[in-house]
Amino acid sequence: MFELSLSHEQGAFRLDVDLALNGRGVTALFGPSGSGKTTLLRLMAGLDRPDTGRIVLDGQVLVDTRVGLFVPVHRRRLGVVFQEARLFPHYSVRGNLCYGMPARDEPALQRMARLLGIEPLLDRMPGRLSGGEARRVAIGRALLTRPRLLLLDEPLTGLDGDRKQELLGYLAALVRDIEIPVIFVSHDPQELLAVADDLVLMQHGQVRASGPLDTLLARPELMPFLGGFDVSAMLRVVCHRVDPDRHLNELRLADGQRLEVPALNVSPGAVLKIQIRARDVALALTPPEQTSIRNVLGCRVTGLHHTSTPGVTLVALAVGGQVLRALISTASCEALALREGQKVLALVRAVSLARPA
Ligand SMILES: Nc1ncnc2c1ncn2[C@@H]1O[C@H](COP(=O)(O)OP(=O)(O)OP(=O)(O)O)[C@@H](O)[C@H]1O
Repeated sequence: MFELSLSHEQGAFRLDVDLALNGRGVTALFGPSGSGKTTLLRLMAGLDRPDTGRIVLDGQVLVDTRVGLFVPVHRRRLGVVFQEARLFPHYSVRGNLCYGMPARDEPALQRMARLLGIEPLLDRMPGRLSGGEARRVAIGRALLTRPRLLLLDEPLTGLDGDRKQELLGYLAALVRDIEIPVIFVSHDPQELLAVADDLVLMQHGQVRASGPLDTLLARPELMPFLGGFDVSAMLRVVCHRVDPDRHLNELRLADGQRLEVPALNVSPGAVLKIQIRARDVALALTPPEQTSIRNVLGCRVTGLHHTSTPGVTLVALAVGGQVLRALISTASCEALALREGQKVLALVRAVSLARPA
């Protein structure tokens, strides 16, 4: 558990935060430029002292300004990686990775190098690494110090499309493999969906909302603050079958219902989380005939919610023990006489993102 209750002024900017993070998985600090994400990360890391407040990590008080307590950065046992990798230029990649390791542990080093795809680079000097490679080495170095928590500031910023995708893949694999909680700063929705479990939404130096990503994605009033997002649902599915000829994957929900999506580059048996945008889901009371939509899921209506857009209703649906959401016109809602508890068919047009669960 990571508890923060802070006030901090920086020129004309004021940060006021009251936050309790569960201290598990991956939490993204998300918000527009200048909303205070980096300021908050620096205060968490101990790189800056808050004007007033308290920070407690797993029961240990790191900061309490009332009693003048401030645990310095090197005694917090946190891994911190900033945009610029800050590797030691006169040490090889291996030397950088070893730095800060409690004891030389070659198997741990090899495992980390494999996870981050930097095995072939171990003997290189940092000056001969690309930006993405240097970033991966910096993340590996931070993790090998066995921190209690890993803090990353915009891990993907400054990388081009392919390098970004590549590092995103490594990050997703890494956070599944390590047990260390990660907090990272981002303003890239794609990055967020690919790795975050929880979200802290920052705005003007304050926390606008925080909680599990899936819960926040269901709140239409937050969408303007989540620039680039759509109200969505994240569904856990298993890849059942791959059809290489038709470039399709057949996915199964927990209740056995199937979804067919364009090939996702995963093998049968893989467990995935897929994002389904609410505007890609239509509803019907009877099975549609002669339609291009191949995904039809039996669901039950669990809620009907007004949205900030007049004439648009958000319908919450239960399917296979999970939540799916549909954005439809209020007029359609009335025409179908939708009510809570009713059985409906959800017609799913597209799956916008898939990631390992
Ligand atoms: N050293 C400083 N002195 C005065 N003001 C600062 C200082 N550092 C940052 N600020 C201001 O504090 C505010 C928050 O900055 P911060 O870097 O935390 O935002 P951010 O959400 O991380 O933005 P970005 O996404 O652009 O990195 C900004 O208005 C910024 O101009």
